[in-house]
Amino acid sequence: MAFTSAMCRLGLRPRVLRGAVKLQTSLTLLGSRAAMPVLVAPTAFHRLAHPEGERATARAVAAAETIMIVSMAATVAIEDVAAAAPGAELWFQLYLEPDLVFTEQLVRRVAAAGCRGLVVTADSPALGRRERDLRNGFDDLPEHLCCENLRDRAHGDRVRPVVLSPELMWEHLDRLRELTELPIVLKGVTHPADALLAIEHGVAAIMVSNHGGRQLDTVPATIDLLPEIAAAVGGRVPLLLDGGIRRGTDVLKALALGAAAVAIGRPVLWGLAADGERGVTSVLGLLRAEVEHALTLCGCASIHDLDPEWVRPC
Ligand SMILES: Cc1cc2nc3c(=O)[nH]c(=O)nc-3n(C[C@H](O)[C@H](O)[C@H](O)COP(=O)(O)O)c2cc1C
Ligand SMILES: CC(C)CC(=O)C(=O)O
Repeated sequence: MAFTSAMCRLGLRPRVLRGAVKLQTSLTLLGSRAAMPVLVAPTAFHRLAHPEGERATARAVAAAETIMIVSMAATVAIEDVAAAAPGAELWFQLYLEPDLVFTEQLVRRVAAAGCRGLVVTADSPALGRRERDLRNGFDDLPEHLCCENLRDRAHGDRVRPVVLSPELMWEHLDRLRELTELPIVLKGVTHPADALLAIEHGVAAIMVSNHGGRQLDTVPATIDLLPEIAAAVGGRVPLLLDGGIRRGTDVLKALALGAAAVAIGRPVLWGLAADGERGVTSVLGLLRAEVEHALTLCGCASIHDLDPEWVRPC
């Protein structure tokens, strides 16, 4: 896959004799603390992977002391996710609807449930053409599951469809900002000009993401796009990155090239499908151990000290 091979084309260049003993891996993002710079990216339909679904993921995230970005298309309601994992740092991912009426209702609901950030996914003016889904006949959820956050309380709890609209513009983001005090992360940025517009429109952070390659075919790997975006943003807002993070060394490369933290999508689903909460705990624990080990071998005591000097093409 392009994004994982892009990671392999980069190497880490260690420094020596630096007494890097006491490791610092924690950070605070938009007021939420994470014990490691690895967040859980929003992925839909966790109950397809395990009956406990997003509840299990959230418990593992709480134990790992990181941040879970709950998908708007979750199969457990946000209130139930929060109740299942007290103490979990939850952010909520949104697809904006052009008239923002349902969006406003949902934003109030997720704020009341305790979510501390909104992640607006901007890379989906339409659904990508997912040929595997077509081949496998995956076009709907089984009858016992639905997108629980899409129940429309104003209309008898009818479950709305996910609306992906090409009508959306920067003005919609401005209107969302007027609706809520919650910090907004813009997800799906791949162009430095859009990163600059996002800052002008008041986002609190930017997520460099190509949706794990599920939207437009041939979008370059995010790790290759990051340096140019980091240069344009110049530290004005934190950058997050997702796509192809599979190892602790991948995390270090992204941080060295300008990300404050990364997020993982598929690895969480693999852990969840294999063994529910324990599986996600294993995935997060492995990555944490690998980040610490890679920092030690790099002679770098703190994630905050990483810079492009640590990375070389190989
Ligand atoms: C099965 C699946 C479902 C996803 N669902 C969503 C979603 O509901 N909202 C969203 O913004 N991104 C969604 N994504 C994209 C992820 O947030 C993330 O950008 C991507 O998975 C990162 O790449 P990785 O899987 O290589 O870590 C989904 C990805 C996958 C694989
Ligand atoms: C319901 C989908 C639009 C969720 C999504 O973003 C995805 O499957 O990538």
